[in-house]
Amino acid sequence: MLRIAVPNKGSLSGPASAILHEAGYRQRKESKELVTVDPDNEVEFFYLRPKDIAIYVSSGKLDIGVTGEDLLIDSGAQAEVILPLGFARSTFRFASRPGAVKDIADLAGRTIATSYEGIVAKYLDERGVEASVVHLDGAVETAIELGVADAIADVVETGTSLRNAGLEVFGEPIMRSEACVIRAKGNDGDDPKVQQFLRRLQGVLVARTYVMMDYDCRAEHLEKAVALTPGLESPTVSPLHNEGWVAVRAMVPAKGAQRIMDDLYDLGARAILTTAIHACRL
Ligand SMILES: Nc1ncnc2c1ncn2[C@@H]1O[C@H](COP(=O)(O)OP(=O)(O)OP(=O)(O)O)[C@@H](O)[C@H]1O
Ligand SMILES: O=P(O)(O)OC[C@H]1O[C@H](OP(=O)(O)OP(=O)(O)O)[C@H](O)[C@@H]1O
Ligand SMILES: [Mg+2]
Repeated sequence: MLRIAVPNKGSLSGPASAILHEAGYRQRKESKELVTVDPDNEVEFFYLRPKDIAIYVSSGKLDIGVTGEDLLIDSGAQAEVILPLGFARSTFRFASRPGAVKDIADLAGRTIATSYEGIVAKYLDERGVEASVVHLDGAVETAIELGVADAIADVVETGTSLRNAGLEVFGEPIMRSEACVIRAKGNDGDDPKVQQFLRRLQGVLVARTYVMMDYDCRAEHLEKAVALTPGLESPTVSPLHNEGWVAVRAMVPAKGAQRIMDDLYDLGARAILTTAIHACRL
């Protein structure tokens, strides 16, 4: 049975369970459940604190886990990313009162509050900056106002939390992060059960980012139309009953689909349809 770690709380928890559910796996029914068995798929899910997942996975007790890249790096655990999942995208940045700290070198002798002291200590060490790092479990933005720290290092997505606290980022982003599937380092990567799990998740990611597009166009416009909708391998082209017309079918990125439909229409294509893809194996 494949043993998989899933975040039990916080920003990662909902989207992680949602993608697993979409991939056909049974997920827990209520948030207090710590373990769920999916006998049909021979998988056991362990709902763990997001910060602990890399530790469990690196120990080899669990085969794989869903976590954030920043949490993986922060833990220092011997585990690696095997599939980025495209949600919980964030940057990790230093911030302070406007102008109070101008760059990283300015942090020497100061105090930095963070929930990710593993990332911060490594970053400062690599740059030879000696500063004190104070661990806080969350809401670190408030640490400056309350005089606990001169600067903070925290997850930034929209920047709203920083703005609300009257803080500004300084220096380059320390790292970028998104949710990912991880496994212990040194694994050969050939486990067929893990490969099947990854294919299922990849199928969901593709289904989320692509739509199926169908349209009819005159045969003489086909090459231009196909350039707009090249598909993954190559589009399917079938003859229509009306001579000189063809039907075309191709997957296109969902994001640009409306623009492609406009361009196809301008080329003379008609009956242009897009439909959602629910699941796929590439
Ligand atoms: N606002 C956000 N936008 C995008 N990703 C975020 C956001 N906040 C946290 N994350 C990501 O979620 C992961 C942190 O999850 P975790 O559950 O530990 O924190 P949390 O969502 O802040 O919950 P908690 O309330 O327990 O602190 C990290 O990978 C982080 O980059
Ligand atoms: O840039 P933003 O869009 O504002 O998002 C970033 C904020 O979201 C997270 O906080 P969360 O709400 O999880 O609270 P926490 O600080 O207690 O973890 C993170 O720690 C930041 O504070
Ligand atoms: Mg948080």
